[in-house]
Amino acid sequence: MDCRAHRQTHEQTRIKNRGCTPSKAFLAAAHAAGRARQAKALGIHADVQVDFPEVMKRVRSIRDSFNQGVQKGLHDAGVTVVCAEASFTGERTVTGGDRTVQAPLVVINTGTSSLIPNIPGLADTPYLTNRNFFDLKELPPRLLVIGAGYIGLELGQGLARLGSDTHLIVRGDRVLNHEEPDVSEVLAQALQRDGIHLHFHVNTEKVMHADGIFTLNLDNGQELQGEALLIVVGRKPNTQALNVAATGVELDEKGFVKIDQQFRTTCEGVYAIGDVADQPAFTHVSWEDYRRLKAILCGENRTRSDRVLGYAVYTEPQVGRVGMTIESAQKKGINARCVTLPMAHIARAIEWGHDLGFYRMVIDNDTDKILGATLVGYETAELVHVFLSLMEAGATWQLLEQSVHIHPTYGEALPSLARLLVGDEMPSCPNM
Ligand SMILES: Cc1cc2nc3c(=O)[nH]c(=O)nc-3n(C[C@H](O)[C@H](O)[C@H](O)COP(=O)(O)OP(=O)(O)OC[C@H]3O[C@@H](n4cnc5c(N)ncnc54)[C@H](O)[C@@H]3O)c2cc1C
Ligand SMILES: NC(=O)c1ccc[n+]([C@@H]2O[C@H](COP(=O)([O-])OP(=O)(O)OC[C@H]3O[C@@H](n4cnc5c(N)ncnc54)[C@H](O)[C@@H]3O)[C@@H](O)[C@H]2O)c1
Repeated sequence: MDCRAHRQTHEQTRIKNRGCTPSKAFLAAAHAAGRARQAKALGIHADVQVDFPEVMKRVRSIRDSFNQGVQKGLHDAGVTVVCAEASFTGERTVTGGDRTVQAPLVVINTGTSSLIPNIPGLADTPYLTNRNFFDLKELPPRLLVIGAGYIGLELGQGLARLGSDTHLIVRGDRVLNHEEPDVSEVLAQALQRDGIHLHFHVNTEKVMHADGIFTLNLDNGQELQGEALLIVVGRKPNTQALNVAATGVELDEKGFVKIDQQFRTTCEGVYAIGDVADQPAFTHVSWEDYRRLKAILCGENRTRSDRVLGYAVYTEPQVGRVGMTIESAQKKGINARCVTLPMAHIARAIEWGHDLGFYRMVIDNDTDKILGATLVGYETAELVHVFLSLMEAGATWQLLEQSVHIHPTYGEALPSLARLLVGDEMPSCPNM
């Protein structure tokens, strides 16, 4: 039996997806509104009317149709789905609701949930997380967001583009602090263009909620108010309810399930995959963990590390990332260097009026192999796959340098980026 699919669908029959699918359907509407407004730079003046209930109805209907598709697939495959919170009650023995199952093979794949900061007053308020965000029926006129990582930026920019007056509370000195500093700078500029207020170097000291209004007291003396408060300060593993000690599974100091290179936990026959095992927290990683574990269990010699992983942030502009940054490569002692091509040197970007962003590639000077890429710009979540495939194939940067890409495209800028390594000048548009 496919244990992973069994568990995941059991939850989905009871609750809804709260991550990629609804957020990306939601952002489709938000970015349509944002692009329509930004078209004024092209001489197009659109009067944008947002029907928020209709936007969210569509989001929920896409989410429901995805859920139904998964449920049908499991039903057709003869999988029994148990809708209950599961916990271990013995070695490789799981109890959920009124069912107890003992199996030679158990896969833990329980993901993460929102981390809730310990801010006085917060716990008693109807704040939003990704759990209830997609159930919103009305557009909050004012939105307060605590946390400026992946979720804060995507959902914060999304609601701002749909019309909420949005404040982003940033603890440190930059948004998206897991990325390179110039990525953060571009994103901050983009968010400000959308009218988002960024508050850097601040902490929230107190939260109050009265008459439908949240009031935040910041440690710089400022007070902010809004009809909605979104808490997005990171994730914690869903291991509290699991009682993994009953099966001899160890957790790390943050509560994630400890695994080895083959997804084995500390209990024989029990494996863990996805976010709960502290794998990079992305859906494609969780799915690939599952495929990989299946291959390992069928006797293939695979590990959880022998793969190139990419990801994207679906703000506008997007961030498409794969492999190492120059900093991470140098920290590993690799003789690495990087080249960067700003948007202003890309003909397609000028034609389309996209001025924010850059393309960057990191290479190994000793082997000429491509080590990583950071692409910030229009739909770079798509374009970054060029690097992903080159890296998966173990290609050198010269292969990209010699490639002839179609003019005028964003893709055409990738060989131009590689040609910076042979001393070519920055392309001066429009003659790339
Ligand atoms: C708002 C948001 C947007 C995101 N956008 C993207 C994106 O665009 N692209 C991307 O790649 N990733 C995205 N992610 C991350 C992605 O959703 C996760 O990395 C991915 O879902 C992890 O998959 P998983 O299988 O490990 O766990 P999950 O998808 O979290 O599934 C775990 C399931 O186990 C259930 N569960 C937990 N405990 C128990 C228990 N004791 N018994 C039974 N069931 C239990 C949970 O309820 C849940 O249904 C996003 C996340 C969020 C929150
Ligand atoms: N496009 C995607 O693939 C996508 C989208 C959303 C989420 N995700 C996944 O979900 C994970 C979780 O996302 P996230 O945004 O919750 O976490 P995150 O770690 O990306 O961001 C959390 C941010 O909150 C800040 N923070 C922490 N405590 C704070 C506090 N008390 N006050 C103010 N700020 C505080 C952190 O410094 C950080 O910048 C991501 O790591 C990512 O892997 C992926």
